[in-house]
Amino acid sequence: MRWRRVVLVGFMASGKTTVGAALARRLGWRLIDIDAELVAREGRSVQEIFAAEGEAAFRGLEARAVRDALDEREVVVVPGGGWAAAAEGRIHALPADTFTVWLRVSAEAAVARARASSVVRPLLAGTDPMTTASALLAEREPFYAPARLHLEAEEKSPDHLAVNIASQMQSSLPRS
Ligand SMILES: Nc1ncnc2c1ncn2[C@@H]1O[C@H](COP(=O)(O)OP(=O)(O)OP(=O)(O)O)[C@@H](O)[C@H]1O
Ligand SMILES: O=C(O)C1=C[C@@H](O)[C@@H](O)[C@H](O)C1
Ligand SMILES: [Mg+2]
Repeated sequence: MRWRRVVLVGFMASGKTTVGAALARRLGWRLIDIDAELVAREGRSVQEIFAAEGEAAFRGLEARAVRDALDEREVVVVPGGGWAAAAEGRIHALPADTFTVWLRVSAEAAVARARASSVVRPLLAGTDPMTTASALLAEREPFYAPARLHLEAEEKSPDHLAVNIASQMQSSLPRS
């Protein structure tokens, strides 16, 4: 396998953290979940960082943590859902030996999953999460689209998605 790392992108609650963990187990690679990394570095939750510092500051911390993660090999890197869309060309700028995956979900599924999960997503915490999610998803999709592999992530289990990703990695090579 010539791929050195994987980056999973997709909307909030598309399953990046869950699928990333399953994929890391399958590959025997390390998971670097950037939200978890920021919580560990900052000693407070994503919600608290957003509340105290604002979104722009959060994006700065996030960008730095992703840059650090990209120095590693044999890692599954899971940025938060906003990383790919926070600046132009983020996926294009990744090292060529990075396998990129977009986990696709509808706004409806994202909101339902976010509602059912215990993690607070500050951008969906308002009074009308469905309207917010629809607008944000439409805005972000063009940023996720340069990912090499697009997977529908609503119907299949995290393990099934991880098997699919690992198999596509086995059967392809980075451009040299
Ligand atoms: N393929 C799946 N099928 C059903 N439920 C899933 C699937 N993937 C993830 N989930 C569930 O959806 C919720 C959100 O998943 P997860 O936290 O992995 O999303 P995320 O993309 O990392 O979100 P964020 O960008 O906000 O960190 C969790 O409760 C998880 O168990
Ligand atoms: O999509 C987003 O903008 C976010 C996703 C989460 O992973 C967190 O990084 C935070 O809630 C913001
Ligand atoms: Mg996550």
